[in-house]
Amino acid sequence: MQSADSYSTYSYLFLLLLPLLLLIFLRPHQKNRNKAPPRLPPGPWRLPVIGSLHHLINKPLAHRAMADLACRCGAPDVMYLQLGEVPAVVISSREAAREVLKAHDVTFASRPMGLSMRAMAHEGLGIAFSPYGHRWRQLRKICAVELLGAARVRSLRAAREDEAARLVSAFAAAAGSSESCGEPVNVSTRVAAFVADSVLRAIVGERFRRRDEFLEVLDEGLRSVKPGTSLGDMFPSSRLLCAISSTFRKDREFHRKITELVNCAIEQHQERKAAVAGDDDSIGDKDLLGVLLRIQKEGGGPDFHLDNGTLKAVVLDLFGGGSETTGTTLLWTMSELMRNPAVMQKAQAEVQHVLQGKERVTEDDLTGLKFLKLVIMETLRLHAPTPLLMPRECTEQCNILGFDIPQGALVLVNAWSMGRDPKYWDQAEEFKPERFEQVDVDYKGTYFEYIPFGAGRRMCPAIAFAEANMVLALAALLYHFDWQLPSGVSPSELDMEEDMGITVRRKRDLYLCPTIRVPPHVSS
Ligand code: HEM
Repeated sequence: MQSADSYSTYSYLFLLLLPLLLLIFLRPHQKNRNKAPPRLPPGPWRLPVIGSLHHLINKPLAHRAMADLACRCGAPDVMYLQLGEVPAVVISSREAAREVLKAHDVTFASRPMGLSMRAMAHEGLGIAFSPYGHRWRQLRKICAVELLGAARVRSLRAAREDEAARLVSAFAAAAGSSESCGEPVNVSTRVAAFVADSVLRAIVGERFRRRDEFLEVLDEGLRSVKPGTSLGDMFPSSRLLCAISSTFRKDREFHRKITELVNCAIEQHQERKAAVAGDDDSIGDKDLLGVLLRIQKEGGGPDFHLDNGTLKAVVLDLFGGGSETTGTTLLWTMSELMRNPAVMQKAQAEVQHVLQGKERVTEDDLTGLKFLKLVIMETLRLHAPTPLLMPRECTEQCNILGFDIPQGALVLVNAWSMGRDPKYWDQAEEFKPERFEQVDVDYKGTYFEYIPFGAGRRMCPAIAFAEANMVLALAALLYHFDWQLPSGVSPSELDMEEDMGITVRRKRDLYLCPTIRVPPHVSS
């Protein structure tokens, strides 16, 4: 009896405590259930393991493929993709770009350090790949104040003008007379050589003796290196995939070769300095390597030492970042001008008017070339050389226009699709430089529908440097020559196919027939 009683007492107690027990046991579970799952941005359907990769396979022009996907899956602002193991978001509207690059700038101020980025940066991290923080801030300051600021760009003017004159001579040697149109000339190789010489001269202080090799390595690298697209980038936890990734090996090989050339550039600079000035440091500040070596000697900055690995990585950023972007833009500009003869005529008329019979184009003449600058702006709208900017990383979960962006997500901003979005631009696909006369827009990172140089803390620090080279070269080409397409090619048929590597450049070289309009000055 007693035991039956106690049984019923225990049962009674148990029944009484049951709700409490349930509450205790289920609470953590309940808590998880109450927590709303993250509201990811819309995106295309995903498969197990590979996520969204099947939507991008066989679509090498990622900026176009992503714009198309964003449109098809109803993600006009932010799209979610799962690239293997890596969460990624693609930003395609001005509003979303403003949120990422301005309102939450710090959260998105780092670059993802995937497998290929590590391969490209193995000697040490320069400006472009450094994680956001004290080290990057010190490097950026050096870049903005010492290397690429307006005063420094001005101080490199003589070398630029000399290289522009050589570019003109190279075309003049191959040009036809005013009576007969000459043979088609490879504009791509000559423009690439001009930009490389101008940038390398700014860095080394004189023409780099291994310039041809530099151009070869750069060309080969730009065709084969596609950062962020190796299997190892998409499945970072798989050692096997990382080990067998051929893209990774190519990235590494490219990096090895280009680093060897950087070492050679530093040696050449040191030899020259020793020959010209012995130990006199003042000569150093005439070129970018000299500036960097002086800063290294002075110690770097607060809590920061510019060690050799970092110095080389910075030179590499200038080496690689400087030439390809500028050259690509110049070639797209010439291509668009050939496809739009009325615009070419207007730009040439302005150049002829401003230069008025001079023998040589100098930078004194460039301030008056307002329309020419709009031509370059319009080219950058349609052909941003880095159409997805440079990748950013979301360093803590963040809400963008009502969507949760997971921590660690790769963030790509589609500057190319915004540049062509009819929401922002009338006749968006047309090449009409005049549009910038009517709208108050520039590319300094405040008009988020137009950001070929990026925006926010990590935007390109070299706008002045790039502009100086582009405007000078273009003015010289339009002043000294008339340009025709090879016979049988009409403007609308000009090949404009793109090739994606580190930049989006012309797939095939541009061939044009120059005839001399104003004979260039030949120095005795
Ligand atoms: C038409 C010419 C150029 C274009 C369109 C261009 C575009 C860009 C873009 C889109 C970025 C990434 C911005 C972002 O993440 O928001 C960038 C970064 C960078 N660019 Fe340029 N660039 C050009 C020329 C140059 C030149 C001539 C140099 C050097 C001589 C250069 C050096 C750099 C560096 C060092 C960074 C990394 C900045 C950082 O991460 O803090 N760029 N550029």
